[in-house]
Amino acid sequence: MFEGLKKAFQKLSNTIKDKVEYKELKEDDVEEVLEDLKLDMIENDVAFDVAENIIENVKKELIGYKVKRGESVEDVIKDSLKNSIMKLMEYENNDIITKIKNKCSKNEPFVIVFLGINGVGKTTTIAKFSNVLKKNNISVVIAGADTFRAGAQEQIDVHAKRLDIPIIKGQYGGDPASVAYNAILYAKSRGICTVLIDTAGRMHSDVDLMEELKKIIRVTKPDMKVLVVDALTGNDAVEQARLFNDNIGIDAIIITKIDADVKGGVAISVSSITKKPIIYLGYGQSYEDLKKFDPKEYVNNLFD
Ligand SMILES: Nc1nc2c(ncn2[C@@H]2O[C@H](COP(=O)(O)OP(=O)(O)OP(=O)(O)O)[C@@H](O)[C@H]2O)c(=O)[nH]1
Repeated sequence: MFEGLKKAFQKLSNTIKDKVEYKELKEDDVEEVLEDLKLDMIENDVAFDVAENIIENVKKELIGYKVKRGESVEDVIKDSLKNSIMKLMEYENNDIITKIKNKCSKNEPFVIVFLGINGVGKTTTIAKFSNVLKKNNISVVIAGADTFRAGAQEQIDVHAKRLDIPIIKGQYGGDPASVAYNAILYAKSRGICTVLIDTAGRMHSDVDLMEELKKIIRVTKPDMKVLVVDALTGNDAVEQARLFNDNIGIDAIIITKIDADVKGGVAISVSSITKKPIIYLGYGQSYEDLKKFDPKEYVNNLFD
């Protein structure tokens, strides 16, 4: 995972280590290598503005820094980079499980709408998250509100059956907002704690589908709107995050297919551009393959 960015950071440390030993870091020491690093980052799915921001912060920190005797230049540079990247990923991220439990204790269901374009892994992610809830003894109902794509209802139904979770389905071509609303009524009448709403994948450019999504949100008044993006789509994922956030407004992000991501920059970009927290990473196709996002762990992994 993330070999692209790992190599870029490794290369930088080695180059600077060769250039500088025990002295004050000058612009000449770092300018060229940091510019190279910026290009490497952009190649590895860090959005241009974001890469520029990171490099500017690192430059400010490093130029004029007096490397102490016994201090490793490599560590100074790595720490500066780590801190700069981490700052872009740390947004308020109160534990979602706690939030659900709090609302449930007031006898109200916590409603989450999952958004994203076709094939990013939304349905699989809902199944994985249902599994997390089950393990925490939190009850859940799924709303199959993708009444648009042929096969979508059957696909989510298979997951619900396997996980033994109730599901409210709709007719193809039917109103997805009404499916979602029925699922909320179902949850309220049975004291179910969570409603997870699967929506049809849509492009930002698809005005009808975007309007449909806005209607689902008006009708269901969700506690959270979670955007699901696929790490393998690189800059497209970043663009989707920007557009869904501008058009609909999102509260959190889940990134899927991290297991196959050889670059590593998508998480840095989507979080920095939307200023919304990443809450989970999907790293495989089984129900267990959903991991809570920890910015510190993510960044440390890039420097392993
Ligand atoms: N390797 C890997 N594959 C994943 C992951 N998450 C989902 N997938 C696969 O990605 C494919 C698409 O997933 P779906 O859940 O059907 O995607 P979707 O976004 O619901 O698609 P639509 O229903 O078309 O909107 C499936 O083959 C999943 O098994 C992941 O974290 N890692």
